[in-house]
Amino acid sequence: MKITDIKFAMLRVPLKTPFKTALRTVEKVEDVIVIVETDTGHVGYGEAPATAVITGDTHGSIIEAIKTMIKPKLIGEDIEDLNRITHLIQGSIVKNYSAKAAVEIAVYDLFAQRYNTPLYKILGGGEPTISTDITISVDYIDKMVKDSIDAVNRGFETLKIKVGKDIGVDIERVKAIYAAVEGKALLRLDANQGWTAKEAVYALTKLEDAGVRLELVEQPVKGYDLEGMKYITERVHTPVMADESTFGPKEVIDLIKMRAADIINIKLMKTGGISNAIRIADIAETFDVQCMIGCMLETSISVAAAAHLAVAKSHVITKVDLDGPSLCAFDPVVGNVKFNGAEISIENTPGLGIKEIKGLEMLG
Ligand SMILES: C[C@H](N)C(=O)N[C@@H](CCC(=O)O)C(=O)O
Ligand SMILES: [Mg+2]
Repeated sequence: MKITDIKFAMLRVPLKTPFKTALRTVEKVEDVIVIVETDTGHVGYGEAPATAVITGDTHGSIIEAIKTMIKPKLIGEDIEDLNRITHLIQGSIVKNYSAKAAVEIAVYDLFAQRYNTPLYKILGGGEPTISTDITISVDYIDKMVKDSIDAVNRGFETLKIKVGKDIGVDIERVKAIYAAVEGKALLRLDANQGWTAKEAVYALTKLEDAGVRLELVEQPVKGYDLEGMKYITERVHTPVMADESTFGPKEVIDLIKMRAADIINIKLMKTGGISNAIRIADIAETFDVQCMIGCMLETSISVAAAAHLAVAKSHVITKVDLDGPSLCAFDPVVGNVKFNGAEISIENTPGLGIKEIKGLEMLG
C-alpha cells in the first residue's frame, strides 16, 4: 500500500455555543482535512485546527508545510514502513506540529486499515469505551453556573471550567459552580496561562481553604514559565497539569525532572501526531506521572484518533478531555468512534472507520 497523493479540504462546523477561554473566543470549528491516497484505493484521513494562539499554526501554514515539506517526502512510501514514515514526517520541518499531526493521523489510519483492524488495537488494544469531560466556557458567573448544571443534566460527570481572567471573579466563578454541582461532578480548572504564579497560589489556596475540592488545575501560568509552574506545584494541594508548557517528549522530560507539574496534557496537535504522543505516554509511565488526553477545537476525525490512543494507553492516560465533537452543533463524520455525551465508544472496523465526511470543501 503505497502513498500516491495527499489532498486537502476544509471542514467548517458551527459550535453549539461560543467557546471562550482566557486566550480567545471561537464560534465555529474550521479545520484543514488531509486526505492521504494510496495505490490500493485505501484512503486515510487527518485533521488540523489552526490554533494560532497556542501552537502558532494557521490554515495557510498547515497546508503549505504539508504541500511543500511533508508531502514530497512521503509520495511512494509504503504504509507498512510506519516508523520510517513518522520519522520522515517529524524530520521534514521544525515545529508545524498540527500539520505533522494531520498527516500522521491519516498514515496511522491507513496502517490500521492495512491490517484490517481498528487503530486502538494496532496501538496495543484496550477496553474501547472512555468517558470525557465537557468544557464550561469562561463567562458571567450565572451563565457558567447554568452551563455547568446543564452539562451535569446531560450526563457529564467531569467539568473543565475555563478561568484565567480576573482572579477575584475567577474565585467566585469556581465557588458558585462548586456549590451548584457538588457531589454530582468533578471540577477541573483550565486557566489557559491567564494567571501569574502568585495569583494562582492565592486563588487555589483560597479555594482549598473554602473547602472547594478540585481534581486539578491546568496551565495556570504562561507556557514558557516553568519556574512559575514549579512555584505553584510546590505550594498548593491541587494537582497542577501542564498543557501549553509541554509540546514534545523532550519538554515533558525536562518538566518532569524539574517537578514543575504533576500531570501532562497530551494533545496530538502539540506533539505532532501519534508517534510522539506514544513516546510521551511511555515517558510519563516510566516516571509514574499521569496524563490527560486533550484536544483543540477539532471534529471527530482527529479527536477519534486521540480516542483510539487513549484507549490503548489507558493505564497512563487516565484523564480525558476529548469534548471537541460534543461542542459542535452536529457531527459531520461517520466513523468508528461514537461521541454520545460523555461516553466515547469505538466500533470494531478498520482504522478510524471513516465512511463519510459531510460538508467537505475540497481545496485545489
Ligand atoms: C476543547 C478542549 N476542551 C480545550 O479546552 N482545549 C484547549 C483549548 C483549545 C482552543 O483554544 O482551541 C485547552 O486549553 O485545553
Ligand atoms: Mg488547556
